[in-house]
Amino acid sequence: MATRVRPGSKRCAVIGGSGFLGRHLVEKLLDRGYSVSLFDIRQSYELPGVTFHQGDLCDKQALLSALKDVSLVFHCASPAPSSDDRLLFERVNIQGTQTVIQACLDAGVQKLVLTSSASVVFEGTDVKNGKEDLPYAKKPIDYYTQTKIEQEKLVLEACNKPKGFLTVAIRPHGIFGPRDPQLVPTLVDAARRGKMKFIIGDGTNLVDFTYVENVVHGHILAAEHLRADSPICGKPYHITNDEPIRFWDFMSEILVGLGYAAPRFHLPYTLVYGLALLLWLLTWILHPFMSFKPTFTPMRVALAGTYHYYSCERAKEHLGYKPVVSLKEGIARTVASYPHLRRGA
Ligand SMILES: NC(=O)C1=CN([C@@H]2O[C@H](COP(=O)(O)OP(=O)(O)OC[C@H]3O[C@@H](n4cnc5c(N)ncnc54)[C@H](OP(=O)(O)O)[C@@H]3O)[C@@H](O)[C@H]2O)C=CC1
Ligand SMILES: CC(C)=CCC[C@@H](C)[C@H]1CC[C@H]2C3=C(CC[C@]12C)[C@@]1(C)CCC(=O)C[C@@H]1CC3
Repeated sequence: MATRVRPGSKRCAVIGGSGFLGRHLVEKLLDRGYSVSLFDIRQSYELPGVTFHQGDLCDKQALLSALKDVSLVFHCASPAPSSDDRLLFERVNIQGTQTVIQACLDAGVQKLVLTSSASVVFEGTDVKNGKEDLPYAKKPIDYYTQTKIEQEKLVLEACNKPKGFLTVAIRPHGIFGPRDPQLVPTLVDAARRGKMKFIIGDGTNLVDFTYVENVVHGHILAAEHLRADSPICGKPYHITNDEPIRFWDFMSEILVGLGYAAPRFHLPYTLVYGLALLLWLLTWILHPFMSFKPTFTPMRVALAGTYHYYSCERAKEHLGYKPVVSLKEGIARTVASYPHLRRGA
């Protein structure tokens, strides 16, 4: 039987703490007086107040040493969506999350905050002001999303007040900010290869992009509101910037900020989606002989050509959430943080 860690203890663990979101979360937790046990498959930095544990989250023994004396766990580890590796997603996001839950129960952890994704309800067609009561996608757009759905269900169903184990899921969308290895680098790489001249569709589709510090703020609010008498136990919460923007305006602001031209010419959505599907099929057929990663995957085209923005009213009401950094400021800070990706650098 696990010994319960003293409630209110300011020692927490961040699984996936070496990653983009994880590191921003760790830094904010330290600012707020927490000490952090960081668990990740790789180490990317060192900080006073952080104890690093290297391991795979599918390994319960390795997790248990990181969860010693910890009352609160943030789980924000996942393979990158671009890996498109079904077996890896299933192993880490599904079986690995079961292992995380079991390790938390064995170690006497009281609160588990999962980083889920608003994409768990996205099927490649428009979502406008989507609320948390939308059903999970029946046809998720990729393996990443499919396993994020299973992962969220596992964590929310594990919430057990009599056992003193409380869980909550944060669903961010389109996280961006300094040190993001995905959005800005992919965009700049495409621009440098002359692939960012075109707007997919009519360019009016609104989307959420969420500055990383707002996502961190949502996670910490959720952790601090997670008590047996609170309505948030076992529930998911959208966390966004609450400022939907046209997908192509956002991309253009980043590109122009870094010295590249904004996309100008329009291409029909269905044509580009069809071509992306064909290319995906070709790479799948040819993958035993050659490895090739297309920039315009069906998932990216669907995200670039449809509406997908979400209501964060529930987070405002239950968590007192309000974005702490505006979209304009978030874009300016992000652009300033990538001097090495500027045109000509
Ligand atoms: N970025 C976004 O726009 C969004 C992200 N999310 C979610 O937010 C979370 C964080 O994403 P983000 O910071 O962008 O991702 P990152 O890839 O930057 O961070 C994830 C971290 O988890 C590590 N990791 C992967 N597999 C394992 C494993 N088996 N055991 C231990 N650690 C592992 C990664 O290591 P390595 O790099 O070596 O794989 C990495 O350090 C994820 O759960 C993601 O699904 C949700 C919505 C939007
Ligand atoms: C069309 C094109 C080449 C755009 C370049 C930017 C893209 C790499 C990003 C635009 C929207 C982003 C996004 C994610 C990853 C990066 C983008 C596709 C996620 C899939 C990351 C993980 C999630 O949970 C959902 C995100 C939605 C938005």
